[in-house]
Amino acid sequence: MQFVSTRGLAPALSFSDAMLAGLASDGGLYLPETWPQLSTAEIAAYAGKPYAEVAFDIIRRFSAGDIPDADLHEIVTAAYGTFRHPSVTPIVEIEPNHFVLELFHGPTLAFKDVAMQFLARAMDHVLTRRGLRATIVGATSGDTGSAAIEAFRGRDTTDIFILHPRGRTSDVQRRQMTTVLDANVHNIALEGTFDDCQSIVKGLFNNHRFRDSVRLSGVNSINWGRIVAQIVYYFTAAVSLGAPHRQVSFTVPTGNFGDIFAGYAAKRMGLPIDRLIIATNANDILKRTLASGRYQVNGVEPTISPSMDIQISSNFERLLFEAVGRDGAAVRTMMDGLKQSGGFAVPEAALAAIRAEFAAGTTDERATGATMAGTLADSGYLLDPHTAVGVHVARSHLAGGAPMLSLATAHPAKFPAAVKAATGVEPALPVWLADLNERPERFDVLANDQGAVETYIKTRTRA
Ligand SMILES: Cc1ncc(COP(=O)(O)O)c(C=O)c1O
Ligand SMILES: N[C@@H](CCOP(=O)(O)O)C(=O)O
Repeated sequence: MQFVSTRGLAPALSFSDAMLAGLASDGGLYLPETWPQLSTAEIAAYAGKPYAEVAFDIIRRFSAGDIPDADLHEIVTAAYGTFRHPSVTPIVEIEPNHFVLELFHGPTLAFKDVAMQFLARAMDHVLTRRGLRATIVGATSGDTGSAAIEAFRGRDTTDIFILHPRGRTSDVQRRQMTTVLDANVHNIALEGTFDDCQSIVKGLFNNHRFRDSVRLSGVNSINWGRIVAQIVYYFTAAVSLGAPHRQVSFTVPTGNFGDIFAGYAAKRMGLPIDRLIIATNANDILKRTLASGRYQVNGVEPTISPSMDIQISSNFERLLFEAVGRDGAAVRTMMDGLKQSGGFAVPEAALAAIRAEFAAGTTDERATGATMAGTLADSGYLLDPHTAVGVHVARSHLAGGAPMLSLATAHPAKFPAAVKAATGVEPALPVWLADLNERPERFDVLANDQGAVETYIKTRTRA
Protein backbone atom coordinates (compact mmCIF):
# COMPACT_ATOMS: atom_id res chain seq x y z
CA MET A 1 0.00 0.00 0.00
CA GLN A 2 1.34 3.42 -1.00
CA PHE A 3 0.29 6.79 0.41
CA VAL A 4 -0.34 9.87 -1.73
CA SER A 5 -0.33 13.57 -0.91
CA THR A 6 -3.51 15.66 -1.04
CA ARG A 7 -1.59 18.25 -3.07
CA GLY A 8 -0.49 15.78 -5.72
CA LEU A 9 3.16 16.83 -6.04
CA ALA A 10 5.01 14.80 -3.40
CA PRO A 11 6.20 11.26 -4.16
CA ALA A 12 3.99 8.40 -2.95
CA LEU A 13 5.43 6.73 0.17
CA SER A 14 5.15 3.47 2.09
CA PHE A 15 3.27 3.31 5.42
CA SER A 16 6.49 3.70 7.46
CA ASP A 17 7.83 6.53 5.33
CA ALA A 18 4.52 8.42 5.37
CA MET A 19 4.43 8.00 9.15
CA LEU A 20 7.97 9.30 9.59
CA ALA A 21 7.35 12.16 7.16
CA GLY A 22 4.22 13.45 8.92
CA LEU A 23 3.46 16.20 6.41
CA ALA A 24 4.17 15.60 2.70
CA SER A 25 6.99 17.58 1.09
CA ASP A 26 4.46 19.56 -1.03
CA GLY A 27 2.66 20.69 2.14
CA GLY A 28 -0.13 18.13 1.68
CA LEU A 29 -1.40 15.34 3.91
CA TYR A 30 -0.95 11.65 3.16
CA LEU A 31 -3.84 9.33 2.37
CA PRO A 32 -3.87 5.68 1.27
CA GLU A 33 -3.86 5.30 -2.49
CA THR A 34 -7.06 3.24 -2.22
CA TRP A 35 -9.37 2.38 0.67
CA PRO A 36 -9.10 -1.24 1.84
CA GLN A 37 -12.52 -2.91 1.69
CA LEU A 38 -13.93 -5.09 4.47
CA SER A 39 -16.70 -7.56 3.72
CA THR A 40 -19.80 -7.87 5.90
CA ALA A 41 -18.47 -11.18 7.24
CA GLU A 42 -15.09 -9.65 8.12
CA ILE A 43 -16.75 -6.80 10.04
CA ALA A 44 -19.16 -9.17 11.81
CA ALA A 45 -16.18 -11.27 12.92
CA TYR A 46 -14.96 -8.36 15.08
CA ALA A 47 -17.83 -8.99 17.53
CA GLY A 48 -16.43 -10.10 20.88
CA LYS A 49 -12.78 -9.80 19.78
CA PRO A 50 -10.28 -8.01 22.06
CA TYR A 51 -9.68 -4.39 20.98
CA ALA A 52 -6.00 -5.03 20.18
CA GLU A 53 -6.93 -7.85 17.79
CA VAL A 54 -9.32 -5.60 15.86
CA ALA A 55 -6.65 -2.88 15.81
CA PHE A 56 -4.16 -5.38 14.42
CA ASP A 57 -6.53 -6.52 11.68
CA ILE A 58 -7.44 -2.98 10.60
CA ILE A 59 -4.00 -1.39 10.78
CA ARG A 60 -2.32 -4.27 8.94
CA ARG A 61 -4.55 -3.56 5.92
CA PHE A 62 -2.51 -0.34 5.58
CA SER A 63 0.90 -1.50 6.84
CA ALA A 64 1.20 -5.07 5.47
CA GLY A 65 4.42 -5.66 3.56
CA ASP A 66 6.02 -2.78 5.43
CA ILE A 67 5.75 -3.52 9.17
CA PRO A 68 5.97 -7.29 9.72
CA ASP A 69 2.73 -8.72 11.16
CA ALA A 70 4.45 -10.15 14.24
CA ASP A 71 5.94 -6.74 15.05
CA LEU A 72 2.65 -4.94 14.47
CA HIS A 73 0.91 -7.42 16.74
CA GLU A 74 3.44 -6.74 19.48
CA ILE A 75 3.03 -2.98 19.02
CA VAL A 76 -0.78 -2.94 19.30
CA THR A 77 -0.79 -5.39 22.20
CA ALA A 78 1.59 -3.17 24.16
CA ALA A 79 -0.22 0.05 23.12
CA TYR A 80 -3.68 -1.06 24.24
CA GLY A 81 -2.28 -2.78 27.33
CA THR A 82 -1.77 0.74 28.75
CA PHE A 83 -5.54 1.36 28.87
CA ARG A 84 -7.33 0.97 32.18
CA HIS A 85 -10.58 -0.46 30.85
CA PRO A 86 -10.68 -4.06 29.57
CA SER A 87 -12.69 -2.98 26.50
CA VAL A 88 -10.21 -0.09 25.88
CA THR A 89 -13.01 2.12 24.44
CA PRO A 90 -16.27 1.07 26.16
CA ILE A 91 -19.72 2.47 25.37
CA VAL A 92 -22.33 3.69 27.87
CA GLU A 93 -26.01 4.39 27.12
CA ILE A 94 -26.96 7.83 28.48
CA GLU A 95 -30.52 7.91 27.13
CA PRO A 96 -32.61 5.79 24.76
CA ASN A 97 -30.76 5.20 21.50
CA HIS A 98 -27.90 7.56 22.53
CA PHE A 99 -24.55 6.16 23.66
CA VAL A 100 -21.23 7.73 24.58
CA LEU A 101 -18.09 6.07 23.29
CA GLU A 102 -15.57 6.57 26.10
CA LEU A 103 -12.18 7.23 24.54
CA PHE A 104 -10.51 8.51 27.71
CA HIS A 105 -9.26 5.38 29.50
CA GLY A 106 -5.65 5.83 28.38
CA PRO A 107 -2.76 7.28 30.40
CA THR A 108 -3.58 10.99 29.80
CA LEU A 109 -7.38 10.74 29.87
CA ALA A 110 -8.13 11.84 26.29
CA PHE A 111 -8.88 10.15 22.99
CA LYS A 112 -5.41 11.11 21.76
CA ASP A 113 -3.93 8.23 23.75
CA VAL A 114 -5.62 5.72 21.44
CA ALA A 115 -3.52 6.86 18.51
CA MET A 116 -0.46 8.13 20.32
CA GLN A 117 0.23 4.90 22.22
CA PHE A 118 0.30 3.17 18.83
CA LEU A 119 2.19 5.88 16.95
CA ALA A 120 5.07 6.24 19.42
CA ARG A 121 5.71 2.49 19.39
CA ALA A 122 5.38 2.22 15.62
CA MET A 123 7.79 5.13 15.03
CA ASP A 124 10.23 3.76 17.58
CA HIS A 125 10.09 0.40 15.80
CA VAL A 126 10.85 1.88 12.36
CA LEU A 127 13.59 4.21 13.64
CA THR A 128 15.27 1.43 15.61
CA ARG A 129 15.24 -0.88 12.59
CA ARG A 130 16.79 1.86 10.47
CA GLY A 131 19.27 2.93 13.17
CA LEU A 132 17.96 6.51 13.09
CA ARG A 133 16.84 9.23 15.47
CA ALA A 134 14.08 11.77 14.75
CA THR A 135 12.94 15.15 16.04
CA ILE A 136 9.24 15.08 16.79
CA VAL A 137 7.23 18.30 16.75
CA GLY A 138 3.62 18.85 17.62
CA ALA A 139 1.15 21.67 18.15
CA THR A 140 -1.40 21.26 20.88
CA SER A 141 -4.41 22.93 22.36
CA GLY A 142 -3.80 20.64 25.33
CA ASP A 143 -4.56 16.99 24.69
CA THR A 144 -2.34 15.99 21.77
CA GLY A 145 0.66 17.39 23.64
CA SER A 146 0.10 15.49 26.86
CA ALA A 147 -0.66 12.24 25.05
CA ALA A 148 2.39 12.61 22.79
CA ILE A 149 4.73 13.47 25.65
CA GLU A 150 3.50 10.51 27.68
CA ALA A 151 3.92 8.16 24.72
CA PHE A 152 7.38 9.39 23.61
CA ARG A 153 8.96 10.22 27.00
CA GLY A 154 12.28 8.52 27.65
CA ARG A 155 12.59 7.05 24.15
CA ASP A 156 16.11 6.98 22.84
CA THR A 157 15.13 7.34 19.18
CA THR A 158 13.28 10.64 19.53
CA ASP A 159 13.38 14.14 20.98
CA ILE A 160 9.96 15.68 21.27
CA PHE A 161 9.09 19.39 21.08
CA ILE A 162 5.49 20.38 21.84
CA LEU A 163 4.13 23.89 21.24
CA HIS A 164 1.11 24.92 23.30
CA PRO A 165 -0.64 28.31 23.28
CA ARG A 166 0.47 30.04 26.49
CA GLY A 167 -2.41 30.40 28.97
CA ARG A 168 -5.01 28.79 26.69
CA THR A 169 -5.07 25.21 28.00
CA SER A 170 -6.59 23.98 31.26
CA ASP A 171 -4.12 23.84 34.19
CA VAL A 172 -4.39 20.05 34.25
CA GLN A 173 -3.59 19.82 30.53
CA ARG A 174 -0.58 22.14 30.90
CA ARG A 175 0.76 20.31 33.93
CA GLN A 176 0.37 16.93 32.23
CA MET A 177 2.90 18.24 29.69
CA THR A 178 5.21 20.47 31.69
CA THR A 179 5.74 18.17 34.67
CA VAL A 180 7.30 15.48 32.48
CA LEU A 181 11.01 16.07 33.05
CA ASP A 182 12.57 13.38 30.83
CA ALA A 183 15.58 14.72 28.94
CA ASN A 184 14.01 14.09 25.50
CA VAL A 185 10.90 16.19 26.30
CA HIS A 186 10.75 19.93 25.50
CA ASN A 187 7.70 22.13 26.15
CA ILE A 188 7.30 25.46 24.36
CA ALA A 189 4.63 27.88 25.61
CA LEU A 190 4.01 30.02 22.53
CA GLU A 191 2.70 33.57 22.73
CA GLY A 192 -0.26 32.91 20.42
CA THR A 193 -3.22 30.65 19.68
CA PHE A 194 -3.33 26.96 18.77
CA ASP A 195 -3.61 28.00 15.10
CA ASP A 196 -0.33 29.93 15.51
CA CYS A 197 1.33 26.83 16.99
CA GLN A 198 0.01 24.68 14.14
CA SER A 199 1.09 27.19 11.54
CA ILE A 200 4.65 27.21 12.92
CA VAL A 201 4.72 23.40 12.92
CA LYS A 202 3.64 23.36 9.28
CA GLY A 203 6.21 26.08 8.56
CA LEU A 204 8.95 23.90 10.06
CA PHE A 205 7.97 21.08 7.69
CA ASN A 206 7.90 23.45 4.74
CA ASN A 207 11.45 24.68 5.50
CA HIS A 208 13.04 21.69 3.81
CA ARG A 209 16.57 22.50 4.86
CA PHE A 210 15.57 22.64 8.53
CA ARG A 211 13.28 19.61 8.15
CA ASP A 212 16.09 17.47 6.77
CA SER A 213 18.76 18.78 9.14
CA VAL A 214 16.88 17.62 12.26
CA ARG A 215 15.00 14.71 10.63
CA LEU A 216 11.66 16.26 11.48
CA SER A 217 8.59 14.15 12.14
CA GLY A 218 5.13 15.15 13.33
CA VAL A 219 2.58 13.73 15.72
CA ASN A 220 -0.45 15.87 14.96
CA SER A 221 -3.31 14.30 13.08
CA ILE A 222 -1.71 15.55 9.88
CA ASN A 223 0.23 12.27 10.35
CA TRP A 224 -1.62 9.34 8.78
CA GLY A 225 -0.28 7.13 11.60
CA ARG A 226 -2.65 8.99 13.95
CA ILE A 227 -5.76 8.61 11.79
CA VAL A 228 -5.23 4.92 11.07
CA ALA A 229 -5.33 4.07 14.77
CA GLN A 230 -8.49 6.13 15.29
CA ILE A 231 -10.41 4.20 12.60
CA VAL A 232 -10.42 1.17 14.89
CA TYR A 233 -12.86 2.40 17.53
CA TYR A 234 -15.48 3.28 14.93
CA PHE A 235 -15.53 -0.40 14.01
CA THR A 236 -15.52 -1.80 17.56
CA ALA A 237 -18.25 0.62 18.71
CA ALA A 238 -20.49 0.07 15.69
CA VAL A 239 -20.13 -3.71 15.90
CA SER A 240 -21.06 -3.68 19.57
CA LEU A 241 -24.35 -2.00 18.58
CA GLY A 242 -25.20 -4.48 15.83
CA ALA A 243 -23.15 -3.43 12.78
CA PRO A 244 -22.70 -4.53 10.04
CA HIS A 245 -26.31 -5.76 10.15
CA ARG A 246 -27.50 -2.38 11.37
CA GLN A 247 -26.44 1.21 10.64
CA VAL A 248 -25.15 3.52 13.38
CA SER A 249 -24.45 7.27 13.48
CA PHE A 250 -21.61 9.14 15.16
CA THR A 251 -21.40 12.67 16.53
CA VAL A 252 -17.85 13.91 16.95
CA PRO A 253 -16.68 16.98 18.90
CA THR A 254 -14.49 18.50 16.23
CA GLY A 255 -11.53 20.86 15.92
CA ASN A 256 -8.79 19.67 13.60
CA PHE A 257 -11.15 17.18 11.86
CA GLY A 258 -8.83 14.21 12.50
CA ASP A 259 -11.19 12.21 14.66
CA ILE A 260 -14.22 12.54 12.42
CA PHE A 261 -12.09 11.92 9.33
CA ALA A 262 -11.21 8.54 10.85
CA GLY A 263 -14.98 7.87 10.94
CA TYR A 264 -15.25 8.83 7.28
CA ALA A 265 -12.36 6.44 6.52
CA ALA A 266 -14.19 3.63 8.38
CA LYS A 267 -17.23 4.30 6.23
CA ARG A 268 -15.15 4.20 3.05
CA MET A 269 -13.80 0.84 4.20
CA GLY A 270 -17.30 -0.60 4.42
CA LEU A 271 -18.63 0.22 7.90
CA PRO A 272 -22.35 1.03 7.58
CA ILE A 273 -22.42 4.51 9.09
CA ASP A 274 -25.64 6.45 8.61
CA ARG A 275 -24.66 10.00 9.63
CA LEU A 276 -21.37 11.58 10.62
CA ILE A 277 -22.15 14.71 12.59
CA ILE A 278 -19.58 17.43 13.16
CA ALA A 279 -20.07 19.18 16.50
CA THR A 280 -18.23 22.44 17.09
CA ASN A 281 -18.05 25.06 19.82
CA ALA A 282 -18.15 28.79 18.97
CA ASN A 283 -15.19 28.17 16.65
CA ASP A 284 -17.63 26.97 14.04
CA ILE A 285 -15.76 27.26 10.75
CA LEU A 286 -16.84 23.77 9.69
CA LYS A 287 -20.51 24.38 10.34
CA ARG A 288 -20.30 27.67 8.41
CA THR A 289 -18.52 25.93 5.55
CA LEU A 290 -21.18 23.25 5.21
CA ALA A 291 -23.91 25.88 5.34
CA SER A 292 -22.40 28.46 2.98
CA GLY A 293 -19.85 26.62 0.85
CA ARG A 294 -17.16 29.09 1.90
CA TYR A 295 -14.32 28.08 4.24
CA GLN A 296 -13.43 31.36 5.93
CA VAL A 297 -11.15 31.77 8.95
CA ASN A 298 -12.26 34.15 11.71
CA GLY A 299 -10.41 34.92 14.93
CA VAL A 300 -10.17 32.10 17.48
CA GLU A 301 -12.63 32.50 20.36
CA PRO A 302 -11.61 31.03 23.74
CA THR A 303 -14.25 28.63 25.15
CA ILE A 304 -14.70 26.14 28.01
CA SER A 305 -13.88 23.39 25.49
CA PRO A 306 -10.39 24.78 24.74
CA SER A 307 -9.06 21.79 22.83
CA MET A 308 -11.51 22.64 20.06
CA ASP A 309 -10.59 26.34 19.89
CA ILE A 310 -9.35 25.89 16.34
CA GLN A 311 -10.13 27.69 13.08
CA ILE A 312 -7.74 26.08 10.65
CA SER A 313 -9.03 22.55 10.63
CA SER A 314 -6.11 20.68 9.04
CA ASN A 315 -7.74 17.38 8.18
CA PHE A 316 -10.56 19.04 6.27
CA GLU A 317 -7.97 19.10 3.48
CA ARG A 318 -8.14 15.28 3.38
CA LEU A 319 -11.91 15.44 2.94
CA LEU A 320 -11.62 18.11 0.25
CA PHE A 321 -9.20 15.88 -1.66
CA GLU A 322 -11.75 13.08 -1.57
CA ALA A 323 -14.63 15.39 -2.46
CA VAL A 324 -12.88 16.85 -5.54
CA GLY A 325 -12.14 13.37 -6.89
CA ARG A 326 -8.56 13.28 -5.56
CA ASP A 327 -7.52 16.20 -7.74
CA GLY A 328 -4.35 17.59 -6.11
CA ALA A 329 -4.36 20.71 -8.29
CA ALA A 330 -7.86 21.63 -7.07
CA VAL A 331 -6.72 21.20 -3.47
CA ARG A 332 -3.66 23.38 -4.13
CA THR A 333 -5.89 26.16 -5.46
CA MET A 334 -8.05 26.06 -2.32
CA MET A 335 -5.04 25.98 0.01
CA ASP A 336 -3.45 28.90 -1.84
CA GLY A 337 -6.68 30.84 -1.23
CA LEU A 338 -6.48 29.97 2.46
CA LYS A 339 -2.91 31.20 2.66
CA GLN A 340 -3.50 34.38 0.70
CA SER A 341 -6.90 35.52 1.95
CA GLY A 342 -7.87 33.26 4.86
CA GLY A 343 -10.55 31.47 2.87
CA PHE A 344 -11.77 29.74 -0.28
CA ALA A 345 -14.97 28.56 -1.93
CA VAL A 346 -15.61 24.81 -1.97
CA PRO A 347 -16.55 23.79 -5.54
CA GLU A 348 -20.28 23.03 -5.81
CA ALA A 349 -19.99 19.32 -6.61
CA ALA A 350 -17.53 18.83 -3.75
CA LEU A 351 -19.84 20.65 -1.35
CA ALA A 352 -22.74 18.43 -2.38
CA ALA A 353 -20.57 15.33 -1.81
CA ILE A 354 -19.58 16.58 1.65
CA ARG A 355 -23.17 17.44 2.59
CA ALA A 356 -24.25 13.94 1.56
CA GLU A 357 -21.94 12.42 4.18
CA PHE A 358 -21.86 14.98 7.00
CA ALA A 359 -24.15 17.18 9.06
CA ALA A 360 -22.87 19.89 11.41
CA GLY A 361 -24.05 21.69 14.52
CA THR A 362 -22.68 24.22 16.99
CA THR A 363 -23.07 24.50 20.76
CA ASP A 364 -22.64 27.81 22.57
CA GLU A 365 -21.14 28.14 26.05
CA ARG A 366 -24.49 28.28 27.83
CA ALA A 367 -25.74 25.11 26.11
CA THR A 368 -22.45 23.30 26.81
CA GLY A 369 -22.81 24.02 30.55
CA ALA A 370 -26.52 23.14 30.52
CA THR A 371 -25.77 19.84 28.75
CA MET A 372 -23.21 18.91 31.43
CA ALA A 373 -25.66 19.80 34.23
CA GLY A 374 -28.70 18.19 32.56
CA THR A 375 -26.95 14.94 31.67
CA LEU A 376 -25.69 14.58 35.22
CA ALA A 377 -29.16 15.25 36.63
CA ASP A 378 -31.06 13.01 34.20
CA SER A 379 -28.61 10.15 33.58
CA GLY A 380 -26.10 10.44 36.44
CA TYR A 381 -23.34 10.77 33.82
CA LEU A 382 -20.64 13.43 34.07
CA LEU A 383 -19.50 14.81 30.70
CA ASP A 384 -16.39 16.85 29.98
CA PRO A 385 -17.08 20.11 28.09
CA HIS A 386 -15.91 18.75 24.71
CA THR A 387 -18.10 15.69 24.95
CA ALA A 388 -20.96 17.94 26.06
CA VAL A 389 -20.63 19.93 22.81
CA GLY A 390 -21.11 16.66 20.92
CA VAL A 391 -23.93 15.35 23.09
CA HIS A 392 -25.87 18.60 22.67
CA VAL A 393 -25.53 18.52 18.88
CA ALA A 394 -26.31 14.77 18.75
CA ARG A 395 -29.61 15.32 20.52
CA SER A 396 -31.03 17.19 17.56
CA HIS A 397 -30.30 14.14 15.35
CA LEU A 398 -31.75 11.36 17.52
CA ALA A 399 -35.33 11.10 16.36
CA GLY A 400 -36.19 7.72 14.88
CA GLY A 401 -32.80 7.06 13.36
CA ALA A 402 -29.95 4.66 13.78
CA PRO A 403 -28.38 4.41 17.26
CA MET A 404 -26.27 7.48 17.95
CA LEU A 405 -22.74 7.26 19.35
CA SER A 406 -21.36 10.51 20.76
CA LEU A 407 -17.60 10.38 21.10
CA ALA A 408 -16.45 11.13 24.67
CA THR A 409 -13.09 12.63 23.84
CA ALA A 410 -11.80 13.55 27.29
CA HIS A 411 -12.30 12.68 30.96
CA PRO A 412 -14.06 15.44 32.93
CA ALA A 413 -11.15 15.59 35.41
CA LYS A 414 -9.04 17.29 32.70
CA PHE A 415 -11.34 20.33 32.92
CA PRO A 416 -12.26 20.54 36.62
CA ALA A 417 -13.02 24.29 36.69
CA ALA A 418 -15.47 24.18 33.77
CA VAL A 419 -17.12 20.99 35.02
CA LYS A 420 -17.52 22.36 38.54
CA ALA A 421 -18.93 25.67 37.30
CA ALA A 422 -21.56 23.81 35.26
CA THR A 423 -22.47 20.96 37.61
CA GLY A 424 -21.18 21.79 41.10
CA VAL A 425 -19.13 18.58 40.97
CA GLU A 426 -15.33 18.73 40.94
CA PRO A 427 -14.12 15.53 39.26
CA ALA A 428 -11.07 13.99 40.91
CA LEU A 429 -7.96 13.07 38.98
CA PRO A 430 -7.15 9.36 38.98
CA VAL A 431 -4.63 8.12 41.50
CA TRP A 432 -1.64 8.17 39.12
CA LEU A 433 -2.16 11.89 38.56
CA ALA A 434 -3.33 12.79 42.07
CA ASP A 435 -0.17 14.77 42.92
CA LEU A 436 -0.06 16.59 39.55
CA ASN A 437 -0.39 20.02 41.17
CA GLU A 438 2.64 19.43 43.38
CA ARG A 439 4.98 18.28 40.60
CA PRO A 440 7.63 20.76 39.37
CA GLU A 441 7.07 22.20 35.87
CA ARG A 442 9.57 22.84 33.07
CA PHE A 443 8.79 24.84 29.94
CA ASP A 444 10.12 27.78 27.91
CA VAL A 445 8.12 30.74 26.65
CA LEU A 446 8.80 31.68 23.02
CA ALA A 447 7.50 34.45 20.77
CA ASN A 448 5.17 33.54 17.91
CA ASP A 449 8.14 33.37 15.55
CA GLN A 450 9.19 30.36 13.46
CA GLY A 451 12.88 31.39 13.49
CA ALA A 452 12.94 31.41 17.29
CA VAL A 453 11.37 27.94 17.38
CA GLU A 454 13.88 26.61 14.82
CA THR A 455 16.82 27.88 16.86
CA TYR A 456 15.34 26.41 20.04
CA ILE A 457 14.94 22.99 18.44
CA LYS A 458 18.33 22.98 16.67
CA THR A 459 20.20 23.63 19.87
CA ARG A 460 18.44 20.84 21.77
CA THR A 461 17.76 17.94 19.39
CA ARG A 462 20.03 14.89 19.26
CA ALA A 463 18.82 13.81 15.78
C1 LIG B 1 -10.99 16.67 24.12
C2 LIG B 1 -10.99 16.92 22.64
N1 LIG B 1 -12.14 16.80 21.98
C3 LIG B 1 -12.20 17.02 20.65
C4 LIG B 1 -11.09 17.42 19.94
C5 LIG B 1 -11.21 17.63 18.45
O1 LIG B 1 -10.68 16.55 17.76
P1 LIG B 1 -10.14 16.76 16.26
O2 LIG B 1 -9.09 17.80 16.36
O3 LIG B 1 -9.61 15.44 15.86
O4 LIG B 1 -11.29 17.24 15.47
C6 LIG B 1 -9.87 17.57 20.60
C7 LIG B 1 -8.62 17.99 19.92
O5 LIG B 1 -8.23 17.55 18.94
C8 LIG B 1 -9.82 17.29 21.97
O6 LIG B 1 -8.66 17.36 22.63
N1 LIG C 1 -7.24 19.43 20.09
C1 LIG C 1 -5.92 19.11 19.74
C2 LIG C 1 -5.38 19.98 18.66
C3 LIG C 1 -4.39 19.23 17.83
O1 LIG C 1 -5.08 18.23 17.15
P1 LIG C 1 -4.43 17.01 16.41
O2 LIG C 1 -5.44 15.93 16.60
O3 LIG C 1 -4.25 17.42 15.02
O4 LIG C 1 -3.13 16.65 17.04
C4 LIG C 1 -5.06 19.06 20.99
O5 LIG C 1 -5.57 18.66 21.99
O6 LIG C 1 -3.92 19.40 20.99
